[in-house]
Amino acid sequence: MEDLKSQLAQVIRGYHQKGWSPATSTNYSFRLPTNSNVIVVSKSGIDKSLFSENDFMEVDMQGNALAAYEGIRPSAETLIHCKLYQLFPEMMCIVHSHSVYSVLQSMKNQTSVELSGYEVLKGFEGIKTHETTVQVPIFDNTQDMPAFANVLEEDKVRLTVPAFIMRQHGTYAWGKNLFEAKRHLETAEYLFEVDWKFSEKSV
Ligand SMILES: CSCCC(=O)C(=O)COP(=O)(O)O
Ligand SMILES: [Zn+2]
Repeated sequence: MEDLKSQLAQVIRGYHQKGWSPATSTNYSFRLPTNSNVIVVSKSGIDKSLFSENDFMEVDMQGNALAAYEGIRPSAETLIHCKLYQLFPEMMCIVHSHSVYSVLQSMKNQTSVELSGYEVLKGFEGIKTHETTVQVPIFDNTQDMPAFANVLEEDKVRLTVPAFIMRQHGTYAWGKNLFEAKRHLETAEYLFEVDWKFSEKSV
């Protein structure tokens, strides 16, 4: 587990360098390989440029802390992680970004981002050719995490790729391990950026 913490912490610091986690934003988690009912999630309010293996804590599948951590809370968005693990039981790792292009894409007054023809679509598990179209769903942002978790459950059918956008907020992506979750987030973010820049040029 210490290895996983340290690998994910390194990824988090790298994402901060990319500008994906300004102002303490974003959160991350993985499930214990030895007990998948235990979620190791980032603590709330941590500066991601300094994130270390000590900045995680353990919660159960309902988001309750498994030990007394005085004055320290799990991520405010922990219930999103809990719901995704519940909806996709094989998934073991979740990553989140607050990237500029995710937010820009979400402001088009659409309920999904349509991505078509890009080679990097193959970064999403199961996609074997660029000759395809995917819809990355956009859900309205809210501070009401139980309500948002319900939306995810009700709209599970829209989660056809392992990523979604929270409007004017950021991207969530997940995978069977850190490598896959990372690949999915990077796939989504790259595609949001290239698609946004192409649309800008063609208007
Ligand atoms: C200034 S960040 C606002 C909250 C947020 O969207 C986020 O990703 C970070 O919340 P956390 O409680 O995980 O620090
Ligand atoms: Zn967030």
